[in-house]
Amino acid sequence: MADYVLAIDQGTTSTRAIVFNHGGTIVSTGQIEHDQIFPKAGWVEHKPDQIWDNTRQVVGLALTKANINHTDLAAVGITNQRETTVVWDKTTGKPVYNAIVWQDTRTQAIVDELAGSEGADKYKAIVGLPLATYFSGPKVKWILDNVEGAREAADRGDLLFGNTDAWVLWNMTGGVDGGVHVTDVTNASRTMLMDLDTLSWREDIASDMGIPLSMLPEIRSSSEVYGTGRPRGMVPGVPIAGILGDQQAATFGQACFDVGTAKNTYGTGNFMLLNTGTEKVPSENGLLTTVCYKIGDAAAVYALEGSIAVTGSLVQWLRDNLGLFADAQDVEWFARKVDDNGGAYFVPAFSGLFAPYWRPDARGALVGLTRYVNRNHIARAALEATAYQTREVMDAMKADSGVDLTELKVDGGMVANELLMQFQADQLGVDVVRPVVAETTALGAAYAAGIAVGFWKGESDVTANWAEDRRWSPDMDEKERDRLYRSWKKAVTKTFDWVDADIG
Ligand SMILES: Nc1ncnc2c1ncn2[C@@H]1O[C@H](COP(=O)(O)OP(=O)(O)O)[C@@H](O)[C@H]1O
Ligand SMILES: O=P(O)(O)OC[C@H](O)CO
Repeated sequence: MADYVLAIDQGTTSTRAIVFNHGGTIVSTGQIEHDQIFPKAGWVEHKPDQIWDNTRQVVGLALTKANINHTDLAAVGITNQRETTVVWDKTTGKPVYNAIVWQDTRTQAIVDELAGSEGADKYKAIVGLPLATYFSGPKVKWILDNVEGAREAADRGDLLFGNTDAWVLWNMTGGVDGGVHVTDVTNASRTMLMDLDTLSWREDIASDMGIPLSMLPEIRSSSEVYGTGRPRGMVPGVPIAGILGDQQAATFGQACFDVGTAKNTYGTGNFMLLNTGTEKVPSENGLLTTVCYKIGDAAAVYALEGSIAVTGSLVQWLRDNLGLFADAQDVEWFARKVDDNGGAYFVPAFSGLFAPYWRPDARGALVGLTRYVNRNHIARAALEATAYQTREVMDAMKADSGVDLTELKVDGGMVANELLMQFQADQLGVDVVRPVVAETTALGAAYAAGIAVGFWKGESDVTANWAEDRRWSPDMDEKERDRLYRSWKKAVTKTFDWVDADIG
């Protein structure tokens, strides 16, 4: 009897496999981190083979820990870091280059050239996204332009492109022996190559980027059977039945099914998604229009998204590059030693600024420094940066959608930080709510897969299983709240115009 669903969460820093039971509760977890490769300033890569190896290992770990085997699984769901680009040769199964990660800014020149005189919003009405280094299309073009022999191989029809969902799925379903080359609408909506209305590839945009259509995976819904695990793999014969980009998966796992509901995930970066229903809402305020999910044959549901590149990774940077503390969670201990930021503001524009600014010319800045400021203030300023950036995104959501959120559901690694969560509620002026199952990303992918095979009935089961763990309510004087935010806004302006086009 298949009593469980397995989710694979292929994230930016690690790959996790989580076994869920019918109540949506975690039964077991396997997790392995992978290498972060920084070959040059602004470049970020992963090794696709390592990601695939880790995927197999974490699936084995999770099944062993749960003391079950593949016959106990009703389905497998996949969720993934979005935009990160893998190009591989279907005849050998080998990647032609490392995966170019979503944070990587090497494609700025390609993006500028594509924008030409029409500017960054050239394709926005069609794909919902501004031209930026963040998205996959320009990354594919970079690989074809720069890896020896890649363009010829692509023209021969030997190369395949995918985000890490498609890479994992292709390998799981057989690889060179008939692997399925498929992605879902949510991942496809992050490439700059998919038409948001027709949910199909745009030949003209692919052609502008010099990308042969033969490289692109077939676009399918987020919840249907794409294939089954290959015969001698970890999950032989088990239907692989759900794919969602990780932020969309978290939105699904947080049961944000009603128009006007939203979640914010605090991981490497922060991503707030607001469900806008079956109508796509264009953004005038620096947000992305994206697909939220599509369940089988039902109409696609859209979202507005505020993507912030650097939040938890700033904590990692304080840990790894400055050696301020040994463990990410220690940031709270230091930040609690002071009552405020001491006048210091840290704008982590390490990859330029994403939402709502989209300023590739910005670089990080720590401003407001005096002799008074010590490392506790800097730890605090780093946490506050996450909260201010989130407020900027929420303000943009309201301006674009008219939705005045009354509370915000949160998840991700940073929501363990209680100081941050309280400060977030103070800055937003609304309650911040954390669910019992904080692994909402994996949970969302599990639900998508389980719904496809009838393990769960549908969205009503997801809503019934969702439960609140903790709530933080605003507790800051309005004047103080606004004074801090005004200073933040001023700090942001100090990061602009740093990168000159000629010196990079
Ligand atoms: N207690 C904490 N306080 C602040 N940041 C934290 C804490 N614990 C983890 N983080 C940060 O959260 C991030 C990990 O969150 P996670 O959701 O696992 O990320 P991802 O899915 O992007 O890999 C790391 O960047 C880490 O620095
Ligand atoms: O893997 P995460 O949680 O850092 O999420 C990355 C996002 O999908 C990038 O768009």
